[in-house]
Amino acid sequence: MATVKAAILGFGTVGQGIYHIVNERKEQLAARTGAPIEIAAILVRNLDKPRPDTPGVLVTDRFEDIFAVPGLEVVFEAIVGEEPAGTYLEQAIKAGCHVVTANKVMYAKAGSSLEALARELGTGVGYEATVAGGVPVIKTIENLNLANEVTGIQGILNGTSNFILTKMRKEECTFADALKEAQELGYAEADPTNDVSGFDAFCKLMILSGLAFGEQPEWERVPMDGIDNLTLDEVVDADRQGLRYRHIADVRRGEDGEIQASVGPVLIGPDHPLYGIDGVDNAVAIETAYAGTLTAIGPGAGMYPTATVMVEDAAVLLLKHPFRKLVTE
Ligand SMILES: NC(=O)C1=CN([C@@H]2O[C@H](COP(=O)(O)OP(=O)(O)OC[C@H]3O[C@@H](n4cnc5c(N)ncnc54)[C@H](OP(=O)(O)O)[C@@H]3O)[C@@H](O)[C@H]2O)C=CC1
Ligand SMILES: N[C@@H](CC=O)C(=O)O
Repeated sequence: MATVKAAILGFGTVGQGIYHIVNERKEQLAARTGAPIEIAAILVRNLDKPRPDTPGVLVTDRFEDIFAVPGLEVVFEAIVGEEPAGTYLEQAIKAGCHVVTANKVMYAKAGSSLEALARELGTGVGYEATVAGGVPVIKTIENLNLANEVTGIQGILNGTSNFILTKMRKEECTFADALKEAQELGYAEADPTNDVSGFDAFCKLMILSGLAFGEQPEWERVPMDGIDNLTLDEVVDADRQGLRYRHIADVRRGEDGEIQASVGPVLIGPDHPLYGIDGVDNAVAIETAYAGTLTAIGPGAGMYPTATVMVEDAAVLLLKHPFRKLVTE
């Protein structure tokens, strides 16, 4: 049977989720897109790490091996950091592949050039998973900007920070214990600095700004703070007064036409729309010209919520672009 050949770059929390969903949903994907997707190759950094079995799949630590797969059509990217991820995706697009990524640190910087390259070469880029995990905020904003207009976005964009703040408030758990649990659950990055310093939410906000307003503010001018300076006493005291700390990212075009953005913890009361968002959930409130404020809420991190939107992205790209490389064995 003819199949769409795909590769996964990175086989940690997200990469493994993609592998499971593509296999568990093989028939459904084939029925919807016209051909089954087959994971043909997986790129990792350390071949000696114990991993789940992936029978018949090439597992390699050499990026060149990925392109040796005949008829490779989709590259899922779930590795960490700006490079080599950006270069890998550029090469994948140049090789005629659709690319789907969850890597917001890379995409906040390289997204617009990757999209331009893909447009020029007739392939597609999917990046729903770069912002708010399983919450379909990218598709929503893309659609809204066709006829409506997004005027502002405010949200909780880091699942780990929200999870930690919730555990501190509800269980009087220490920051360190809550972070450890977020790592065990696959929410936090392997190096959680970006989660707790605010940089992860910042990168997501920059991606949203580019999508909603066609530009990002100058990065150095955006005030950015994380939850790493909040103490357990501050969180618990606030709760006793009926207030909650939320890590909030906000972007909008100011009256002077400039993009205004900020990222940091904010103390809010029960009348604030983000007051009730607990645990690993993210919430994105999108202010629009014609439909008021639309708020999407759901899991902002984790294996399956993230992987499922990546597989959806791939299916959408395969539907949009006629199959060019179906491989029959
Ligand atoms: N976890 C989550 O909930 C979410 C994560 N993301 C993003 O998805 C990406 C993956 O996250 P996650 O799965 O949690 O991360 P993990 O740390 O669990 O996995 C990362 C994987 O990438 C591999 N890797 C890292 N660097 C390289 C490299 N240079 N070459 C080849 N392989 C490499 C690692 O290999 P090895 O195993 O050999 O070390 C590992 O398999 C990140 O960009 C993250 O920000 C986005 C949304 C949610
Ligand atoms: N570490 C991130 C994962 C998803 O982007 C988070 O906690 O939000």
